[in-house]
Amino acid sequence: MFDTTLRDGEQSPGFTMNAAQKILFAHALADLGVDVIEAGFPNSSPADFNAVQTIAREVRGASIAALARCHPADIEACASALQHAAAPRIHTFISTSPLHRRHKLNMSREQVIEHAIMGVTLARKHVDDVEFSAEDALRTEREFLVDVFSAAIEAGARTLNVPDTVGYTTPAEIRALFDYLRAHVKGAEHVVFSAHCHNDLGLAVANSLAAVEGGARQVECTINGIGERAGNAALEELVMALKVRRGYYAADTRIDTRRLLPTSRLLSRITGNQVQRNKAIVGANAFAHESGIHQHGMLKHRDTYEIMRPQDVGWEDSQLVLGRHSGRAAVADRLRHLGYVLDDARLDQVIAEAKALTQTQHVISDRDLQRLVEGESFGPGWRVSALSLTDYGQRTRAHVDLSDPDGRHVIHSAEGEGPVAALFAALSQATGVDFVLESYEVHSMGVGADARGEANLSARIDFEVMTGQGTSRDVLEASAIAWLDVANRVLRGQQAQPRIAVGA
Ligand SMILES: CC(=O)SCCNC(=O)CCNC(=O)[C@H](O)C(C)(C)COP(=O)(O)OP(=O)(O)OC[C@H]1O[C@@H](n2cnc3c(N)ncnc32)[C@H](O)[C@@H]1OP(=O)(O)O
Ligand SMILES: CC(C)C(=O)C(=O)O
Ligand SMILES: [Mg+2]
Repeated sequence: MFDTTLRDGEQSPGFTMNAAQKILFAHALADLGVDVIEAGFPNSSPADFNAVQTIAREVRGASIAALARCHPADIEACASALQHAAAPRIHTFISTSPLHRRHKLNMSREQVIEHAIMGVTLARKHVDDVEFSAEDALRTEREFLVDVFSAAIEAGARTLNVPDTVGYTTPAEIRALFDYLRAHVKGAEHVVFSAHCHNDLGLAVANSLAAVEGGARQVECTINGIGERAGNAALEELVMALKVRRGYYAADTRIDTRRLLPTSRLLSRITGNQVQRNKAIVGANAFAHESGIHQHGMLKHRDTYEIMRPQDVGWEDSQLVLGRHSGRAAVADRLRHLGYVLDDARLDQVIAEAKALTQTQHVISDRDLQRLVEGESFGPGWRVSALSLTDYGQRTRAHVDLSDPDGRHVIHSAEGEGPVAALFAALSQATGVDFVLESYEVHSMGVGADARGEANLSARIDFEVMTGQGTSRDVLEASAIAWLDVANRVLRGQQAQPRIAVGA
């Protein structure tokens, strides 16, 4: 597993990291058990040089690679930055496709080969472990690729990387290319072939796995699939595909899969980019089930709807979320866990009331169920009457005017770094409710001046994830409504609750 989160991932818009963040994440990658960490492109900036240098000095347990064009200054910068690495690798590349040769490099085939030989030879003067990449390999003439790779091996490359730079290939095509290269490149038996797939057509993981079938023994990938444009192959997906389908692929990794979720979360925190709910392995829904038929199956035997154990990738457990699509089996099971054994008629009634509740909230919590069974009413909760913000340079003060569940006015103000932090601090202090946000997103609904803002946030309280939603013309008011949506449910007495026990 060659991880390029800190190079291909970091070079894409919205994912830039400072040196301290890169170093922190490099340690996390080593703990995860990747074989190679591509730490950066030292000649691109002094900051990247320093980050690569510190990672090379500090991080052990993985080879540390740095990227260079087939250009002496780039290669010298790599050598210098990697000087203190226990296992340094210089990764040098040049484009080989006719498009790139003509329009980007303005080089003939012969000149590309000369540059490749120069780059690899110079890199080998500094380190033993040299990787050569043929950029845009999947749009390169096959016989020319054979010539370039054969020359790179002769010059001393140990790893030959075949990048699908623009995410253009298909699984069958890349597999056939790997078969062809391994059969025709001179010295192929002495090197490791590597795949580096981009996700422009959503095929990066499928193509990388097909390359493994074609004999690739290194895959280049990133945590959460970040990378240029639509990203690179996602490490967590590749690793789990190889593990779950171990009998099918003749390959495995030494990744500590239980660290996949924490590593993904660390990257989200560092870069400020959450993964989407339905992201494989690490998305919030990856092991969550709401629909009745699936919940019924899970309760009978978890393999009916899960192909891996959530604990194996770092989750605490699966989640059976009660909502509009849930059925009798899941509600009855949850009630049993809460200590209620209801006769059929009463169960039907509670299910009907729970479904009615989903017209105003997405998820039915244990506390909601308890209140339905015990016949308590759902009060109005806290409401926003007015809010305003005052900026003081870096800090903002939020003033909130709320009505409490008994209809009394509560006025409060608090400071924070920016309007959202100040607003949430004021709401927390006014209501006495505190929780850590897992995600917070604001979207525009509709277009133009009439558009309304919709805020969605989720908070984890003990093992329960609560989601809140608010809409308003004013996105901050929408955010306040969403925050109070969660707070009202917390205040209705939702506390730590047992996770659902699912079938064996
Ligand atoms: C597919 C990939 O992910 S490739 C890696 C992408 N990563 C980066 O680009 C890292 C950040 N880049 C940078 O900081 C800068 O682009 C630098 C320092 C690398 C180069 O900066 P500059 O010298 O200003 O060049 P600029 O970026 O404008 O153009 C790239 C030059 O490299 C040449 N080049 C591109 N790839 C290669 C290569 N593999 N080998 C040799 N030359 C190359 C181009 O032809 C162009 O040359 P020209 O200036 O003579 O026309
Ligand atoms: C530098 C190479 C390996 C690359 O990132 C690509 O071609 O996508
Ligand atoms: Mg790339």
